[in-house]
Amino acid sequence: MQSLTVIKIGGNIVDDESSLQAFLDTYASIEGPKVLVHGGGKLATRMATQLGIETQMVNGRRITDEAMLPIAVMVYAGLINKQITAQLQSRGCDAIGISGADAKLIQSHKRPTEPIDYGYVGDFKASDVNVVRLKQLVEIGLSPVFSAITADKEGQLLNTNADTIASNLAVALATEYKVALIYCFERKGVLQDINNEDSVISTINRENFTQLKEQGVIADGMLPKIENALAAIDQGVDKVCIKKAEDLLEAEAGTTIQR
Ligand SMILES: Nc1ncnc2c1ncn2[C@@H]1O[C@H](COP(=O)(O)OP(=O)(O)O)[C@@H](O)[C@H]1O
Ligand SMILES: CC(=O)N[C@@H](CCC(=O)OP(=O)(O)O)C(=O)O
Repeated sequence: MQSLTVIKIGGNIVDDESSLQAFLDTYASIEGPKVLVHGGGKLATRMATQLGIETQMVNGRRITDEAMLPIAVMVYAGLINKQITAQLQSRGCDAIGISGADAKLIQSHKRPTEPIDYGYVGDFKASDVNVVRLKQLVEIGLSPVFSAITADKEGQLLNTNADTIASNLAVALATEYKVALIYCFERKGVLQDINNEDSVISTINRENFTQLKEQGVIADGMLPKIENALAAIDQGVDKVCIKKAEDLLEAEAGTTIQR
């Protein structure tokens, strides 16, 4: 089976020009088929504030009402997606910037409004990914760059957590490729002590995840990230890790997720 790499970069990398440029240099140098998924939550929050719109996050997900949806679409599927795509192209990487709506690559559904009404937020499963179409893009040498926007079957655009997109794409592609999923962020890995960059937890499985959660070691945005990472390793993805963007090419760096 051919290898394929799925990489997700989060808001802190996207938002820091020098980290982003360094990451894109490394990403462009990776051989073989690859898919990039990006967030950009920090910029969306800033844009919303500038427009006088308040941001509300619940369990790591953004409440996306009528006012917030256009901001999410403009920031994720517009500005950030096109900037990353253009900059990869300038590095000789044949990137194509897309959302889940394009070529119906991801068909999501709006979250139920109970117990929390998230508004225009989408969820989907790996089986909702159009793998045949995605594989066609990869096979003609394109490197898809996914933003955090999907659409439902009625054509409604939905804001969709980028960690979930990366996990579900990796699972869907695992039917066709040997997939490595890498979550890149600004820390050296999942840390035992959030104030000590050298306290990287080398492996996380369901058992120690439960303990680390109870102890409060893992919190905030790291909770859904690890849940998505565990879901990927359980469903056929070959290798899943969480690491610092700068350490992307270092095989031993960061936290490895195990079954
Ligand atoms: N034990 C931990 N180790 C590392 N980061 C943690 C931990 N617990 C909570 N976090 C937080 O999780 C954040 C990463 O999640 P998130 O903000 O969603 O990132 P991204 O935008 O990169 O996806 C880190 O910036 C950190 O503040
Ligand atoms: C529904 C939902 O929460 N969507 C996310 C999508 C962007 C994202 O995931 O960005 P990061 O990777 O930078 O966190 C949001 O709007 O924040």
